[in-house]
Amino acid sequence: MRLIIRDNDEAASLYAANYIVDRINSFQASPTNPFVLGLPTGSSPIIVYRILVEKFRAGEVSFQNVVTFNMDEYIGMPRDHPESYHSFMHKNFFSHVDILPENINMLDGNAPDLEAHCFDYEAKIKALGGINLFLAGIGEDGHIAFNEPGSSLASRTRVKTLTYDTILANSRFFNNDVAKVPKMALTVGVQTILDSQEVVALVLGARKALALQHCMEQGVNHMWTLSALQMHPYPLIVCDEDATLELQVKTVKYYKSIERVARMHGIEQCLPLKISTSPKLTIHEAPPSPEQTPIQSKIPMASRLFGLGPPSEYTAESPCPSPRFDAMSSRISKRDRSPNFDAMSSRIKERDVVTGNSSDLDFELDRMSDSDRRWHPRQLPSIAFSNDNEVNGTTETNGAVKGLGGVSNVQAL
Ligand SMILES: N[C@@H]1[C@@H](O)[C@H](O)[C@@H](COP(=O)(O)O)O[C@@H]1O
Repeated sequence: MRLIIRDNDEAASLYAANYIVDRINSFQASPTNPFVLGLPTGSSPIIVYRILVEKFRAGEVSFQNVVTFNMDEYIGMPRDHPESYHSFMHKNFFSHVDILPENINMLDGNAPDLEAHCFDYEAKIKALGGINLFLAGIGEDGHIAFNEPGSSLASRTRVKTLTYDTILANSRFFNNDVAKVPKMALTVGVQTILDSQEVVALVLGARKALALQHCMEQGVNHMWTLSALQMHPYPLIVCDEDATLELQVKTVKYYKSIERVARMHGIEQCLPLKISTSPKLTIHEAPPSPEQTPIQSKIPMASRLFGLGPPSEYTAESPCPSPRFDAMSSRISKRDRSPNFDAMSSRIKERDVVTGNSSDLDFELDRMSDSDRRWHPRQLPSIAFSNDNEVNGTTETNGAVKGLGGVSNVQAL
């Protein structure tokens, strides 16, 4: 999970807008290979839309080869109602840019057969090769699109009854009259969002702080559907300071520090090239059988889209790598370090981290006495050189921790 924190909503929205423009431009979309963009409504994305319109007017981006799919729409509300999501999108975005009307896809809450309509929506996304980037909005209770607490994390586009919390929250758009707020909506599912190549969620304001905390610091939970982003290979949350109010200080510091380091290395926003620039990948698969409709598909679309299988098969480099050596060695307290530890640390830094040359480290390790060897950073692969996933893997498989004998602070990992 990447978390970008900015001082206020304007700065966070600017980041998200630049990110989207960057993606569209690097994709080099064409009429036959459009960039497919998922879009939200609500108050949060308004500044992003304003900036996108400004950038379009400044000639920095075109939406001519962009196809959009909106997340949700109320059921039973006239399309031209000022609070319909159709009206919202046209007022804030579509009518100000060069998007082709036939490239705009919005759920129709007045469709004669809502279920069939939802089915067709999914099919259309699929026919286009999937969504390249889904800009998502969330509710105060952590819902993403209208996937209310308790929604299936494998859900797809469907009819959804709104919770009282959401109705209450949205009553601000209806003169604070709860009775006027529609009670049902159409929404893309959690799985529809997870199937996108990239998800960027905008989380603004103190009233979203608890939702952000559940998403970032707690487990995947259908009661906070935003947390399903933990299962996506490339989730990005862009928030303002106010939204971080419930996060631990160390979480905020950690995410700020990795952004700083990534920038230092010139790899800000770095995604595997294949994801950030590639034309759409063809989905090779047999037509769905009657038991396996696109909506009930057993294989997550993300895997089929990328043709890559589990996320571990992506480029090993993290989008925001942390300085692994420093980060991990700092976990060994000074008291427990060998007298040689600091000297070896700086040598390793020079040779291994900077030059990437590791052969002489192995040679050095061979020559060391048993007592010194256990302090050699090469002998601590799970501590000094690994990211957190590798820590779990290597400690169990190569016996590195066993080799540390009685080192008392290993459990700090
Ligand atoms: N269904 C919409 C969501 O798609 C949106 O993300 C959310 C947040 O709205 P706001 O940004 O106004 O808080 O509102 C509604 O619930």
